[in-house]
Amino acid sequence: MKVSEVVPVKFVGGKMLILDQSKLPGEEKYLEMETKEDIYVAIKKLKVRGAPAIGVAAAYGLYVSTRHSHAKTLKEFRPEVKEVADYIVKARPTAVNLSWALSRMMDRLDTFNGDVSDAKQMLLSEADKIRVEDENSCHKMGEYGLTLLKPGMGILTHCNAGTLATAKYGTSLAPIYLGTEKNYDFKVFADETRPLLQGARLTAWELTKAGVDVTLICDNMASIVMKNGWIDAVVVGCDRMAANGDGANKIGTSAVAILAKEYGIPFYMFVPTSTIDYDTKTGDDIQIELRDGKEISEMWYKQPMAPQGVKTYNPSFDVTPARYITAVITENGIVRAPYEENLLKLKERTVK
Ligand SMILES: CSC[C@H]1O[C@H](OP(=O)(O)O)[C@H](O)[C@@H]1O
Repeated sequence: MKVSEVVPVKFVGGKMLILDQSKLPGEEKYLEMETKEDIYVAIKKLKVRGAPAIGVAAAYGLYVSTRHSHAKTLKEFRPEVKEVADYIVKARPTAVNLSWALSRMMDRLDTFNGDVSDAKQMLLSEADKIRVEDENSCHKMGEYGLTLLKPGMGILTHCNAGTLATAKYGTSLAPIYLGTEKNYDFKVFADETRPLLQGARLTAWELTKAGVDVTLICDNMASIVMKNGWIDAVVVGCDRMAANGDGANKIGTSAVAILAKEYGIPFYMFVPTSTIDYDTKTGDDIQIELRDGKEISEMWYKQPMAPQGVKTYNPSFDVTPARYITAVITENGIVRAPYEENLLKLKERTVK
């Protein structure tokens, strides 16, 4: 199965299915989502992860969790759906797509006229729209991103912003897929991305399946591969971009950005417009998810790799200040500094 057909969320035969990414690369298994608890746990435990994919999953999840409601009127149905949305949104705080997708679904329901069964159908079609729009925006980001890359380039990635993090194609991996279709022969170096190893388990898996030349490295090797001259560009995703261009992404991204600046290597952040949060002024205002320290001290190794009960600190994201970002690639074009001004121009240009 080509990786581009391995999508993280799908709705087929009346069922919502997610690819359980916590089991990759060892097992490719789809799980059916039926209740709000199923969705919450799947997002919380990163069975489905990546900002856009989380938004798509939340949208379909809102539909499947409420489609069996016995509400007779919209007046009864709306609060039931709101209660589910308010529950699912608490699964993870940093990726703005989760609240963005749920707010969009609720806005459609609040202004909807019709009977309850029509409203349920509308929720499903809105979730389909969110998925298709994300797939199209990823492809456009791939096209814009490819204008910044050249055949044979060495590219460093951090975490996973590929097909598995979106409806399809990915954000920062999209230009790698589109370039590979044109025989660009990229040499990708994928940071393993501790502690949950999205780079090792997901990016290396996706790119290998797509026939891309990928070398897996530990996060602490990013400097030496840059020093060796093997990296011509860094491409990363984003979970929430503040109005000033500060971007929150997987923990360790800011360190890679600082290294890239030091080595004079362009650092490209791929940001769907659904991930730009104009209501958050700077990166300092972005809530960083703190996760269970056992992800650091007890996962992955067959033997104890840390003293039992050792104190841990496990922020799941960090913020890259705008000054370290060479360009922001969106589905509506490439944005460069000054970001506050140019992100606003992007918004004005693309408000539907
Ligand atoms: C295209 S957004 C991908 C983004 O999400 C990842 O975080 P997580 O795996 O915890 O959901 C990481 O920050 C990626 O860059």
